[in-house]
Amino acid sequence: MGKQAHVLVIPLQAQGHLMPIMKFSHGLAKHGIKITIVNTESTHNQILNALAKEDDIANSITLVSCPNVYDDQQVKKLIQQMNDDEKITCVLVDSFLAWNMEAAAELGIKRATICCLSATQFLPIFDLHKLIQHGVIDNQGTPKQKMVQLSPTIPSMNTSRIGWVNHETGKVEKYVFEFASKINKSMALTEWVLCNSSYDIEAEALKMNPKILPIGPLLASNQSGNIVGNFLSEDFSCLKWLDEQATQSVIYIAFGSEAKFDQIQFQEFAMALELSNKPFLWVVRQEVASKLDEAYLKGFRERMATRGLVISWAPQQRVLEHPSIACFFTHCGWNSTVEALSNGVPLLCWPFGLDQFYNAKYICEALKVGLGFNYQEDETIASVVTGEEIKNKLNELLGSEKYKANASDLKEKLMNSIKEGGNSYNNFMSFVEWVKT
Ligand SMILES: O=c1ccn([C@@H]2O[C@H](COP(=O)(O)OP(=O)(O)O[C@H]3O[C@H](CO)[C@@H](O)[C@H](O)[C@H]3O)[C@@H](O)[C@H]2O)c(=O)[nH]1
Repeated sequence: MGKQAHVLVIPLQAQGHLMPIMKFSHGLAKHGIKITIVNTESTHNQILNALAKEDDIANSITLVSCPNVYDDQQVKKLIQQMNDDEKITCVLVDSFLAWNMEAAAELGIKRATICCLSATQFLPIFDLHKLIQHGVIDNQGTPKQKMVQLSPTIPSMNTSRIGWVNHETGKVEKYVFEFASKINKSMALTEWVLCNSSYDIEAEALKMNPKILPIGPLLASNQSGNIVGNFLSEDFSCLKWLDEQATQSVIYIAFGSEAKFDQIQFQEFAMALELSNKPFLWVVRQEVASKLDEAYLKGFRERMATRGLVISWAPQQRVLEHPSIACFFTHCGWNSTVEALSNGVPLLCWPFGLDQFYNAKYICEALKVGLGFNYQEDETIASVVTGEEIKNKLNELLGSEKYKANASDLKEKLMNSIKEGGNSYNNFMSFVEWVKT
């Protein structure tokens, strides 16, 4: 018998990366693969602090820390040291830290990457040379066309939204372009590019670069008893509250781990929920609440006490799979998007940056499972979306059967793709076999 496979996992230090990579790691661990996840010290401590008391870390997963995972010399030292101590058989890195594969390559260790964005959004980085060849950008990253249509069947992309372009000035952020070029170059070192997606969501993009293999939707195996990389403690009391609500009645509203909005927008969100006349569950992170208006929030909470719940961090996946959820008012971070799609929940889209504008467009135009505001044309959002506008969109979304029906169809396909014999399942199992040999 050969030695047990041992994967060293290196995630980007952000909530939207750590969570899917943790979920994936749990999946590998279930197949008898030993996992060591390395985080920067501060992240490591944050995850441990956020764990509920009864949680424990799955036996086959070890969390370790190093002073800074963005420092490639430190990571190199760690890989060398760990390899000497307990033999690493594979290094799995977040594609946004792809250059760490160099150290693994030097030591003859197998390499794989996992992408936490959609495949469509990762393509411009992965296929950088094609964008240059086709005159979409020059070799310094400057857009030469306003829109790019990656394929005739998917929505066009505004080039000012490509990661390295500052969408306000339209100028290239030189260091971000260098970062993208560095990732692009390092992709030659990987044998696998895994992605939290599915052929049912992104058939076209995945066809355009068959090296990207979908293994999604990634689901948290079991929130209590399995760490999924939360930075904040989840408020499980909301599940009991959801149990008391009517089926498909509740608006769930949450904007991920990074959204910042001003006090005016915040009050418009509150106004929308007040006007909607429907039960709601709203996540307002403590950091956001304290910067905005705690007194206003307190008053709002009291006024809405019989109809709505405001919490500071939800067990989101369990919320989205709860039968009382009617729709998800979201910023369209890729994880939130995939989690909603895997639960058949229609979306109201309020993107604020990064990949979210294109995700929103994709949700509305390609998948037809949601509605958005007036950002569709140039992929920028109008200054403030008012409570009245939001209420009207919520009514439109919930008043039409088609969004729910499309979302339910997609959910069924996604569940089939991760069942034995499904496409994502097969990709995952091929990866497991490769890791073990
Ligand atoms: O109350 C909450 C709110 C969120 N989440 C989880 O937090 C994650 C949030 O991820 P995501 O929806 O992707 O949002 P961000 O945290 O904003 O993620 C960043 O990273 C993503 C992946 O690169 C990008 O798609 C986003 O635009 C970027 O903002 C998801 O798994 C949620 O289930 C909770 O567990 N509880």
